[in-house]
Amino acid sequence: MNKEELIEQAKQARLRAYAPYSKFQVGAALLTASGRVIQGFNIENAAYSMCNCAERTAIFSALSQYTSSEDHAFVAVAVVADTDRPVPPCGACRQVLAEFCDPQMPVYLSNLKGMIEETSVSQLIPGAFTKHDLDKQ
Ligand SMILES: O=c1ccn([C@H]2C[C@H](O)[C@@H](CO)O2)c(=O)[nH]1
Ligand SMILES: [Zn+2]
Repeated sequence: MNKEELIEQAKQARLRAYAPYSKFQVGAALLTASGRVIQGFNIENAAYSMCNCAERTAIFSALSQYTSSEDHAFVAVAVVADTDRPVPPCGACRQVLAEFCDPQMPVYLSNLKGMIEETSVSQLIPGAFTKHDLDKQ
């Protein structure tokens, strides 16, 4: 599974977004160490604050559907939306990426124009608050 294939999977996932309020569809595709591709899309709610982004849907889906450590080890994620620039993940998703992914994990941001920005979790959220910050010593 290369970068372009993962982005294509995110594009396909985007078509299944549940976004009746914003009409802004986002797709994500998460590659696991076991070789699975877990798709995610944004899922909105009439109570707007309950909206869940594509990136978090993919991560939560992988964690909840699969059990092995390889299925929970993430290798890369692609995100696609119909934006002028490659779609940037929101702050909440950056924090969730920091919780479950290696800081060096590649993140492929893309749009329907075919633009691709290759970044990483640590670049998206430098100095993230993590579980290590909960240690008092
Ligand atoms: O990176 C992003 C940015 C936004 N959204 C969703 C949340 C909401 O449903 C809609 C508009 O913000 O897009 C995502 O899924 N991922
Ligand atoms: Zn988000």
